[in-house]
Amino acid sequence: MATLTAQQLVMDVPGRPAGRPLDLTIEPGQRWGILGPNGAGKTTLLHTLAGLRSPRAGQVLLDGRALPALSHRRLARQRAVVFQERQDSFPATVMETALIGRHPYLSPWQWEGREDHRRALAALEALGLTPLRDRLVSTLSGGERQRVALATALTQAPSLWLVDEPTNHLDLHHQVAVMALLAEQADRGAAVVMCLHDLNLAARWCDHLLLLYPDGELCFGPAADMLVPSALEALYGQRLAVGQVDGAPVFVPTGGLPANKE
Ligand SMILES: Nc1ncnc2c1ncn2[C@@H]1O[C@H](COP(=O)(O)OP(=O)(O)OP(=O)(O)O)[C@@H](O)[C@H]1O
Repeated sequence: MATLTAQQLVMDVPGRPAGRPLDLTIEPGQRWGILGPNGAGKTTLLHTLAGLRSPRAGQVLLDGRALPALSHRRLARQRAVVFQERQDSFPATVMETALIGRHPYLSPWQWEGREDHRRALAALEALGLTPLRDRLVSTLSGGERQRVALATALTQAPSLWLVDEPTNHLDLHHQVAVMALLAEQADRGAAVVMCLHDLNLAARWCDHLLLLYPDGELCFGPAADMLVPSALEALYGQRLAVGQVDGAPVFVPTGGLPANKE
């Protein structure tokens, strides 16, 4: 279990004045979505929450302790970060890559054991990657690589998931499968935070949302309170038609500008 807290946090977006300080607690079992237009700072916020970027002010705490005070090993076990872009710096198979998720649990020079392999294989199976286990990652398609990154995080068994656009490159079937997998992780007690561009996935799969505006303004809360069409239209500068499918709101962009821009 992990609780992530942002205290008076001001992220450092280069060349931009400081936005409103963020005071936020992400509890075990919650599924948070970060929404906003391109360049609003979603990735910067996610990386700041992960401890990969220093904030301009304030701090981030994991279970009450400031991130810089935690050991690298503890952080590497507890929190997984799935990046939007990735580079393969050395040739590795899908299985070898998934096993990297076990490295925080091994001592230096220790080989992965039977249990590590079992976990990696289970993660590959969960992401539909078993047939690709011996392929070099560099030969995979964009969607396959995205699933390998998620499988590596799953192998890590983190209590905190920080995922940048989890459905990037994925077809509709795999989008739903990945969102269901993240929801299952939350049901098991993990805290999940994801940057999303797809409002409909956010509406269906997130229980909390943070809306990030390009000027650094933000608002957050339970998803039902945030999915207000006028607020979302202002966020994206885009007129939206709203419907309802299976009890979840559905947003469709229409041609027009939002009402406040006409
Ligand atoms: N190293 C950097 N140097 C200069 N500007 C940067 C740097 N990193 C990020 N930025 C700028 O900070 C702003 C926020 O970037 P960020 O990647 O957090 O946005 P985002 O909301 O995740 O965008 P997208 O939806 O396009 O992924 C952008 O305007 C970006 O160009």
